[in-house]
Amino acid sequence: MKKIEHIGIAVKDIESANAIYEKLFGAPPYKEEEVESEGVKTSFFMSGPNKIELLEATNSESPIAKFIEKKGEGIHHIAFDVEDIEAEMERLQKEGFIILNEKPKKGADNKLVCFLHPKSTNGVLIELCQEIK
Ligand SMILES: CC[C@@H](C(=O)O)C(=O)SCCNC(=O)CCNC(=O)[C@H](O)C(C)(C)COP(=O)(O)OP(=O)(O)OC[C@H]1O[C@@H](n2cnc3c(N)ncnc32)[C@H](O)[C@@H]1OP(=O)(O)O
Ligand SMILES: [Co+2]
Repeated sequence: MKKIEHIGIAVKDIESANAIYEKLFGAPPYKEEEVESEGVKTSFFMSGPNKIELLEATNSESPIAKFIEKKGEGIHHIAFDVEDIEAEMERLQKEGFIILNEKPKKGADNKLVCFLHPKSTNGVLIELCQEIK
């Protein structure tokens, strides 16, 4: 794993969260994207070299809707940049981590992604991201 790619924050209303984070960082989101397969609307901010992803649920079955219902708004996941996502998935599965998707899936911001169950990572949802070249 190379570095933290982004931190995902679950929000109830992305428009009002965008206004707050725009004030915080002094710049608007550089990208807004809906990912239907995950049931989310996202927006991305840069703070120096660091990326923040805001996520609002687009339906009640979305992982973000369920998370907010149980825990409220807040940090939802940490994503790590990887060179070869399939190799990392294989390595981590052998190490005993619970991989939530069998194959990498298309995420936001031009990435292939997969998730590790928080039960296998001390209560933190981990996302692996590989840039699509
Ligand atoms: C936009 C695309 C992409 C990107 O490009 O960046 C994204 O970031 S998409 C982000 C949204 N998608 C996902 O989160 C997909 C992966 N998540 C899942 O598959 C599920 O959310 C889950 C982690 C398997 C949980 O689902 P489920 O078991 O159906 O939900 P429960 O509500 O029953 O939770 C079980 C258990 O897990 C705890 N939990 C749930 N989410 C998180 C979390 N984000 N961080 C930490 N813990 C989490 C939940 O509290 C339950 O715990 P217990 O109550 O103790 O059993
Ligand atoms: Co993410």
